[in-house]
Amino acid sequence: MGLYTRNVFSSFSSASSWFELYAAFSTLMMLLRTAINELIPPQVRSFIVSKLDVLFSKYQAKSNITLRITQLWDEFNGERNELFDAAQEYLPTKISHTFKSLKVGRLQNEKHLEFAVDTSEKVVDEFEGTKFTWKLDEGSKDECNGYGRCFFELTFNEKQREMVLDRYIPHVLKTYDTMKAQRREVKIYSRINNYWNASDLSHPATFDSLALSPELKKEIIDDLARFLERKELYKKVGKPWKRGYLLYGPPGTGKSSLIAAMANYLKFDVYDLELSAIYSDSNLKRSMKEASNRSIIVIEDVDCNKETHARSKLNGPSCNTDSDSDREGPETSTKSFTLSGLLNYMDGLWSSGGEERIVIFTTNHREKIDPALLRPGRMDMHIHLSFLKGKAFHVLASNYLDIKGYHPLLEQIEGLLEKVDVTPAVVAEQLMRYEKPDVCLEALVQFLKEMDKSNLE
Ligand SMILES: Nc1ncnc2c1ncn2[C@@H]1O[C@H](COP(=O)(O)OP(=O)(O)OP(=O)(O)O)[C@@H](O)[C@H]1O
Repeated sequence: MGLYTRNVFSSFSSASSWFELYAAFSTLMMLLRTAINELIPPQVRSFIVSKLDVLFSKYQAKSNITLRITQLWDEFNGERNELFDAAQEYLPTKISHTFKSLKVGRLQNEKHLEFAVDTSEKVVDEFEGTKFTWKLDEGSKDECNGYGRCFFELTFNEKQREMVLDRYIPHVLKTYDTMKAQRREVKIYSRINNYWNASDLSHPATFDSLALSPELKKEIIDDLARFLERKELYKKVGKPWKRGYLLYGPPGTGKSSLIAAMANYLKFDVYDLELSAIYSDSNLKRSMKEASNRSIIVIEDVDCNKETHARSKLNGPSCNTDSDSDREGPETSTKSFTLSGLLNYMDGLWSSGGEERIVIFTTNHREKIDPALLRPGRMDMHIHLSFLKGKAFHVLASNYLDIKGYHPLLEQIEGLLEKVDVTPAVVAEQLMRYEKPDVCLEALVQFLKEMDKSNLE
């Protein structure tokens, strides 16, 4: 009993001395905290904390994995990494939760505010109850396609390895695809200083607003719809899922308008590839590869380039732009792409990836294009856009004058259009001359009659 009592007392006395020690420590800590708060300015305090953070994160990082997601998958070929683009669009949607700083602005020709990750601040995303840390960082100039920050680091605990690969990254990509599909504005990309620059495709053309013969319109829409529906068929028969269109016809017959209508219909972005700005095969390959999936690559006035111009017509391209004429001649001929390069990259483009690919060539002179470019398999459908005839005029009357259905002058105008060759662009201009529809149509009748008369003279 005596021993028991002694033990209890001794353990009590040791507990009490522990308690005293704890109380003294707590008091000391409180005094220290007060002293620190009063003596050290907050900026210095947060600096010390951040340094300690870095120090300890080194030990923590042992169980962490960091994935590097670069903007270009292959910087030499310029192949784009879609996961980077996905992160770029996905992360700003976390604005309310984790961002303290975000780049925001409105670009020229765009209607909406744009948000982008631009600082090296960390962003924490939560998925299925797990936290993932993203950081945008700087790479080398080549790696960064000329811009400052060009890769994301995605950090997570190694226990989440499978989840990241099987579910989290697919979730980011899927969210990006949905955002793209929901995005109402179709983008047009132009090549400036060797990089693609995006702006909204503000061209309002749709298939409804196009003045084309109803049969041709239906044929084009059916072809596009069939193409979109046939992914599995293309796969089954081992054909790359692609389509090439050649639009040819005189200036002002609606080639550019048709491209805009196709892009607006498909919700595909447009990449306007100007051949005169391409200085080598590798530059061409890079430009084509950097175009994203589900897009339309457009090469306008394809006959205006000496490489794509038919070899048999040795009088040279019909449309001598400054840049073309600059590049003519043996000295500068090396500073260009080659026709075989263009054919190869087009074929390569077709076979890369499983996504929809559309390439459109336009020309005012189909006969001047190298036939190798036009064979089926490269240009699947040749669409002739021509002068305004018959019922197609009704579309312009509806677009410009709001005349739907019957008007006493329509029949006379249709008759005159059969006799003269006038482009939709010229007629559209006539229809904008007067406010009142009747006055406008009357003036158009006179205009067409004069054209007809001068044709006869
Ligand atoms: N088929 C059409 N339907 C409706 N509008 C048209 C059509 N063709 C031309 N237009 C009108 O004329 C303008 C010029 O047409 P567009 O630029 O599409 O012709 P284009 O054939 O591409 O000419 P170019 O060969 O000179 O580039 C358009 O903005 C549009 O207003």
